[in-house]
Amino acid sequence: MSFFSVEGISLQFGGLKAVDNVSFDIAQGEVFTIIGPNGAGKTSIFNLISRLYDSTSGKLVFEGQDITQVPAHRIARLGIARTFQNIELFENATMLANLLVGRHCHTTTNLLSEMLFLPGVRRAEKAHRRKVEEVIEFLDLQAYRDKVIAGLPYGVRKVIELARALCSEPKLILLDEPSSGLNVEETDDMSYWIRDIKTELGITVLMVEHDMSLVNRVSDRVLALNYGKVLATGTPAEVQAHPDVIAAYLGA
Ligand SMILES: Nc1ncnc2c1ncn2[C@@H]1O[C@H](COP(=O)(O)OP(=O)(O)OP(=O)(O)O)[C@@H](O)[C@H]1O
Repeated sequence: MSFFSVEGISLQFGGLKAVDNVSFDIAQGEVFTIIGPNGAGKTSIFNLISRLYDSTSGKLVFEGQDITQVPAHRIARLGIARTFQNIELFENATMLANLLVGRHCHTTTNLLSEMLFLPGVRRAEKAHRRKVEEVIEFLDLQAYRDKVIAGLPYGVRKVIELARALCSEPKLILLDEPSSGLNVEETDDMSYWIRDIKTELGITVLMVEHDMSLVNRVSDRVLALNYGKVLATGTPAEVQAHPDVIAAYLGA
């Protein structure tokens, strides 16, 4: 059984096939990266996996479970988290509040017990706080705990979004262009975080990325996409040497 498999998924917007019969498998513990020119369908694949979109056809299987019809709000509970190309945080809340939102999928208490602040609620809150503090330490975010997101630099907000995804304790994390908007030094830091997520936390990473130096540094395997179709899958070197990939990037 593979850890995660995408079996012939397609997505159509009117007459446009944004994703066209795409298949791939991801092994547990690898960093798997989707590359491709603008408009190739990369984000659409992420939106299909996180169930923001329904596929026109095909199947998604996560740890042996068919998740093709699982509603978006249950995906995080299964152990799949994601970040967005354009950071999506609560701008007027503190980092800590944003990270606690990342624990939402683990909330098992009900409204009444929360209103009465029963012992179970207090225990759960402590456990959430402990997990959040672990992530803060892991990503070295201590300085920003009580800072409001809106006042923080873009590069820091990008790491906080990663932190929020980690707070849900995912088995699979989807990173949509983790380097976009970052400078060279911040991109270097991001590559270390991604490697640590894999090696220290044992979390499988599925990533969309344009920066080929980051792709080469962190990816075990790469899939190249163009016009919604798979051009090649393999090691970063194999994929970049593939004639169809070279042609797609040169616009031939
Ligand atoms: N909501 C939508 N409605 C109609 N067309 C869409 C929609 N979202 C994406 N598309 C189209 O689907 C195709 C794939 O888009 P997608 O955003 O998945 O590509 P991408 O590879 O992520 O691009 P980029 O690298 O620019 O982010 C594009 O032609 C895009 O214009």
